[in-house]
Amino acid sequence: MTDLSEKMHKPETVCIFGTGDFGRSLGLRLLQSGYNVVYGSRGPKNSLLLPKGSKVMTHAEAACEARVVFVAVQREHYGFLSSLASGLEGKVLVDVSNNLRRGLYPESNAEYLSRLVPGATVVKAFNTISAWALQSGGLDANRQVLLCGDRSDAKQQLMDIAQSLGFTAVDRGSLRAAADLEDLPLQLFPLWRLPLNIAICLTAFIFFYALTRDVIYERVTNGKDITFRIMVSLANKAFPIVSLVMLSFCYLPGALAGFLQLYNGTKYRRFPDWLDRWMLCRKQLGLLALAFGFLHVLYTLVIPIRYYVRYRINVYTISLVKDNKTYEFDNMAAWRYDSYYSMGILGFGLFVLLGITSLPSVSNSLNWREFRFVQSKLGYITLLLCTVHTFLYAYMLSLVVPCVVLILKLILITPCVDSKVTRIRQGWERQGKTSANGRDTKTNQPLMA
Ligand SMILES: NC(=O)C1=CN([C@@H]2O[C@H](COP(=O)(O)OP(=O)(O)OC[C@H]3O[C@@H](n4cnc5c(N)ncnc54)[C@H](OP(=O)(O)O)[C@@H]3O)[C@@H](O)[C@H]2O)C=CC1
Ligand SMILES: [Cu+2]
Repeated sequence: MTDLSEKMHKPETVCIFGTGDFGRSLGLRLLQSGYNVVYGSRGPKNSLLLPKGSKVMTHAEAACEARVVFVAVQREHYGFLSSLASGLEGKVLVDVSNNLRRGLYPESNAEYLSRLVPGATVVKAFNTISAWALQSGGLDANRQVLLCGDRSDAKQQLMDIAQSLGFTAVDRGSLRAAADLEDLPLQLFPLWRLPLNIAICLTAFIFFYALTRDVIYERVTNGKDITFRIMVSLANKAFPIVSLVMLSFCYLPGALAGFLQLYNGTKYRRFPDWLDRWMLCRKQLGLLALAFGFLHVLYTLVIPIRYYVRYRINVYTISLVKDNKTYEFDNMAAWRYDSYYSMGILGFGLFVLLGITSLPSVSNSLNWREFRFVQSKLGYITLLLCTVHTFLYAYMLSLVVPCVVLILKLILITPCVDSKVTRIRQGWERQGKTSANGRDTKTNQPLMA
């Protein structure tokens, strides 16, 4: 009881070394959350920019005031801390620093700090939160504070502080994990890089293929200039093909992994690294495929209002009138066109559904079986519908792009492998190699999805 009332009446004091951007934002947030803040600075007289209510003193004086000391100073300037080592004995030192590049130093900043001040307990935290996010309240920014350290009581203290500042604290293990935490702010969409490269290369390849085949060939053989087709026609040729190939790439690694398991006769062996990496970016491949599919839909919708298309229709109609001819209705053509559009619409509809279920808020509300059903069964149906749509188009224009053949092959093998793997797994389960809930009986690890 006395402990509680003491806590309520006497706010905890937190010390911050460094009065730069980060130190000031953190201090302000701490003050707003009811903490006392003291700054340790090289120039304690200069307190104009500091948040109201905080105190500023020399490093040694400030360290005596609090049990938790945030080191909001760049790593290159950590040197002065070794002279304060005795004053920092038994304190919790919080390393918030980041580096400009990866691999700049042999050890992480937090481990270096721990070596400089061996008597203190170092916790790595808050480095993934920007000064701006601290000031803007964190509500619209990343609300997770990742932390790591060797002592759980020190980590608990930091978790309490993070929580009272309105963040969710996530424990990432011992101080050895500090290097990983320091790498996080330096990453630039790591899971998007491979899918984006694939998308760019494929688009470029298909675009130049179509350019040569349609525009350049026409120019060379008939001397006709149809370069205006680059803007809509060629783009609308490249986008659907890229979308479909990317969607196939999204399902192909699952099939390859299945093959590999069948080949090895066991699922205890690790997949090769490239397959692992490929499997990890399946969601990004699928989302990019959806984006290209969406572009294809937009480009298709503008076809009737294009100048070129209206011109062609007018010329044709006038020529019919001039020659006194009628335009016969072709029942077969009507069937073909309507089937082509309907397959496309259904495929795209399912594709959007797949995209929606990959949103974390939606996928969290599905159980594992429901998610798998949507992502694998509906995924295959989407792939099939879109491929039939492409084939109808190719058939109508007597144009069979090599990629389309590749896609069909992928579609055919993927469900076959999937069902075969499922049957073999059921066999393994019957023999007691795996448990009925889809986990290894030995390791209790989930099976590959
Ligand atoms: N800014 C941000 O958004 C984020 C920053 N960080 C980390 O926080 C730390 C501070 O960043 P930031 O505030 O932006 O940097 P600033 O350059 O704005 O501030 C650094 C502060 O360190 C102190 N300092 C500078 N040189 C020395 C020295 N030779 N000896 C002792 N103290 C020194 C100074 O305080 P004084 O004059 O009072 O001594 C200075 O204000 C960095 O390690 C950074 O990686 C982490 C996440 C986000
Ligand atoms: Cu289409």
